[in-house]
Amino acid sequence: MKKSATLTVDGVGKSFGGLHILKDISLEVFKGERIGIIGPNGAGKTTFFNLLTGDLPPSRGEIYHNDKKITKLPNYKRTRQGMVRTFQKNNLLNELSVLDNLLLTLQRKLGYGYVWYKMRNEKKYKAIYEEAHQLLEKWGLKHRTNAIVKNLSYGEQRQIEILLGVALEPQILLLDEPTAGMSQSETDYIVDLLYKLPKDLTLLIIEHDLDVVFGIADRMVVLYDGGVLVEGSPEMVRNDPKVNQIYIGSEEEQIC
Ligand SMILES: Nc1ncnc2c1ncn2[C@@H]1O[C@H](COP(=O)(O)OP(=O)(O)OP(=O)(O)O)[C@@H](O)[C@H]1O
Repeated sequence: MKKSATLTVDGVGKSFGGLHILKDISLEVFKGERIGIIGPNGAGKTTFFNLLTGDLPPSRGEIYHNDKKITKLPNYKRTRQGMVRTFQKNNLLNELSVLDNLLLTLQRKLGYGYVWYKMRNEKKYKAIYEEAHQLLEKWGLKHRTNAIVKNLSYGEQRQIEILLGVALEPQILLLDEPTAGMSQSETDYIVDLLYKLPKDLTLLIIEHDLDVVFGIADRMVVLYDGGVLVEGSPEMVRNDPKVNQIYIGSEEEQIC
C-alpha cells in the first residue's frame, strides 16, 4: 500500500451467495484524480461503489482512505470523512423545495443534524441560507430555488442531487451514472459542472456515455468479469482491443 493514495482498494471481492460479482479488485486513487469506471451492464460497477461507500460489506479484501482502514466503517462515518456519493436514482426529498433540500444538506455539513424546524428561522441561520443561495447562483440553478423537487424534470432532479453532493465539499465524490436518462442540454450542464469542480477533489465516475467519461477522466478503469480488464489513460483504453471487443464485439473497431 502506497502512503500517498487517498483511496486504496486491496484485493476486494463481493459475492452474493455463490455468485462472484467482483473477484479481486485492486486500485489506488490519488488526490485530485478523475477516475472513469466503465464496463458492460452487470459488470459490478455499482456494486464496487457500494463497497467503497460502505453501503455493502466486501466479501474479501480491504479498503483504505488516507491510509486508514475503512473496510468495516459504516457508510455515515465515511461520509463524515469526506466520501460522498450520488445514486443512479435520485435520493432527494421530493415534496420539498430545492432550497429546502439544499438547506438540509448544508445543515448536515455544518453538523447541525436534521433539526428541520430550526432552519425555518432564516434570520438565525443566515449563514446557511446565504451559502445555499450562493450555491444555487454559482451553479446556475437560482431560477429553481423554490421549485418543489417532484415537479422538476428527471434531469433537473439529477442536477440538484449532484449539486447537493458538491455542497458537502467532499474529498472524494462518487457519481453513479450522472448523465443517465438526461437530455443533451442536461448532460452538457453536468459535464460543465464536473469541469468546474475544485481540482483537489477526487472524482470516481461510473458513466455509460463514453464521450462524457473519456472527456472527464484522467484514468479509466474497465470492469469486466469480476475484475479490472484494463486500466490506463482514456487514450489507451479507447484503443485497447480487449475493451473494444467487450463493447462492440470486434477487435477491428474502436470505441468512439
Ligand atoms: N444485492 C444483490 N444481490 C444479488 N445480486 C446482486 C445484488 N446487487 C447486485 N447484484 C448483481 O450483481 C451484478 C452486478 O450488478 P451492478 O449493479 O453492480 O452492475 P453494474 O455494472 O453497475 O450494471 P449497470 O451498468 O447495468 O448499472 C448484477 O448481476 C446484479 O444482478
